[in-house]
Amino acid sequence: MTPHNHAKPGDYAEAVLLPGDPLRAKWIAETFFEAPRLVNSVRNCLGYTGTWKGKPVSVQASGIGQPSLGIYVHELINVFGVKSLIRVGTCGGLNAKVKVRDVILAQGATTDSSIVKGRFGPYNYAPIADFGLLRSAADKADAKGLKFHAGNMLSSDIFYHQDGFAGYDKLPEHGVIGVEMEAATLYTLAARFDVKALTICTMTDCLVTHEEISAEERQSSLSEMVELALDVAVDA
Ligand SMILES: O=P(O)(O)O[C@H]1O[C@H](CO)[C@@H](O)[C@H]1O
Ligand SMILES: O=c1cc[nH]c(=O)[nH]1
Repeated sequence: MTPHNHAKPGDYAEAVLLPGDPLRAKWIAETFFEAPRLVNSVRNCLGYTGTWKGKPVSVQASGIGQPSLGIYVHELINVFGVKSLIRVGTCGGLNAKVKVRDVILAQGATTDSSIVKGRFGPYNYAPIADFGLLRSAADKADAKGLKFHAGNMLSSDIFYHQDGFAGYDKLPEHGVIGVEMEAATLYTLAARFDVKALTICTMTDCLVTHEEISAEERQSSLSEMVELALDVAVDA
């Protein structure tokens, strides 16, 4: 037990999906898991364990932002023995080639976060996805005919940037294709504790074209992403 998680030892599977939104965690468990079981509800940051295609898997909400995700991920790894963590998020688009509903596999995660920048003194550390999980996700997405982009994600501490799209400065022209708020800390902690991590996001609002996704489209495209992430998780 921790201040944020009252699950018991063994309550989490070795592979855990990480949505930011607690209600997405509930939806994933109730929609996709066989025999879902609630394992954490502290602060309503819900966690469940069940099976997918007969294999054990868990989902734990991470909350919004790197400080929140950092707490849940640190504890999942160091208290509950989790070995593979796959974030299933939403993101904004920073490149018009990425269309709403497209899936982004975050190969790397650029960040403005002091949580990551503060660790490495003079170095600009490059948080990266586990290659095995990334390859597995790309292969499985291809097999499903699911359109995806693998590339550099921005994990920002700021949702409402005061300068709007201009605030992302030179990042879009240097290959950063999406913006979310957690992947860089997920990758940094996974590297620190020698476990596997991947971030998969569905692009829900394009900051270049201002195209947005309807509620109905959001649900169906998130389903495709979640099924992909579950297939990767139980194969990890
Ligand atoms: O949809 P989730 O997983 O919460 O991810 C994105 O949505 C939140 C911002 O609205 C941030 O957490 C961002 O990373
Ligand atoms: O962090 C996020 C998530 C979705 N859309 C955004 O613009 N930013």
